[in-house]
Amino acid sequence: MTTLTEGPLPAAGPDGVNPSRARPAVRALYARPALTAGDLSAPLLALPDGHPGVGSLPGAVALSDVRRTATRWNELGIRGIKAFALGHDRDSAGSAAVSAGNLMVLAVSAAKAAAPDLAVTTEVCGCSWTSGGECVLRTSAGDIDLDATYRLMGAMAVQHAEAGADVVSPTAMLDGSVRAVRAALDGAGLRDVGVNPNLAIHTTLYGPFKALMATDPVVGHRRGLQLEPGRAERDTVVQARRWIAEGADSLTLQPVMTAVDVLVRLRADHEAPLVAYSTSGEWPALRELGPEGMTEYIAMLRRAGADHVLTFAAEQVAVYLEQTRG
Ligand SMILES: NCc1[nH]cc(CCC(=O)O)c1CC(=O)O
Ligand SMILES: [Zn+2]
Repeated sequence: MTTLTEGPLPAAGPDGVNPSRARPAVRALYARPALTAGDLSAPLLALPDGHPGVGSLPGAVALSDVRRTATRWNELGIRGIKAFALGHDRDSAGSAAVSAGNLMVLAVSAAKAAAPDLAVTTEVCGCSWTSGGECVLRTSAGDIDLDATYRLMGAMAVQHAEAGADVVSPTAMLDGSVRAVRAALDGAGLRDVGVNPNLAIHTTLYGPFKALMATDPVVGHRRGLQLEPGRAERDTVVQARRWIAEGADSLTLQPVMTAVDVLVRLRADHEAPLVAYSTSGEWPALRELGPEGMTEYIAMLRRAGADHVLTFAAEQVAVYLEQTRG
């Protein structure tokens, strides 16, 4: 008796049958939509009106354009934005981060007013607001001032949530910061606001963001507060466990173009919603690929395990998906 493994391979059918037996109805039966606009969020980099950086990245918009931008994204089916604001009135304590009516608060309220259904996540970090461009606050001796940093992050989270943010995203990778932010939100009665900390790997792929938002530290670098790329596939999993233990509801991995292996490891280790952030330095490469190539890349991130993708390509991909919907 011949079995399939012993004998000659069965001949291909007349139309080269196999990729799932080629009948259109059957292909459609098993196909999964690789990507929809609802899988996407867009970064919103809020700048003061008249700032020369407006338009230098998709989503780098003047405050007076936030409403229009949020409306357009919402109409395209994009589900969320992550809001960052260009810092102003910087000082050593990062005080303007919690000043009434700062650029972040104005941007969040404008986005929410224009598109209440768009989920707004905000960056909670000191680097836009400290004179040294550091994510954390320091004592006069130069050590990280943990209590002051936790207090600042907690106060920022509450202020963003009161302006309408649905989720806040502590970015400094400082142990204890997620717990501090969760406690501050709960203390203010904001229990339904989520905490989505970053898992940030040290990379050159933050370059355009740092240049535009002036978040590069004036002295030194950010290495101690970001994961070392050479160990990222292990350290990210360890850090993710800590964030979840501290009360994180979901996680963001950044960047992803050079960390897809990490994304796969994280997915295998955690059930928490996982956002893949294709950061600013990925954008020039994606722009080269064009809308179809960008869409393939973003679809790959979903297959690799991301529940949601935050990307500067969100608008172009959403437009492409709308145009090619079959
Ligand atoms: N903590 C600040 C921050 N928040 C987001 C990014 C990068 C985002 C991007 O490149 O799109 C950075 C990088 C940094 O300043 O180190
Ligand atoms: Zn920062």
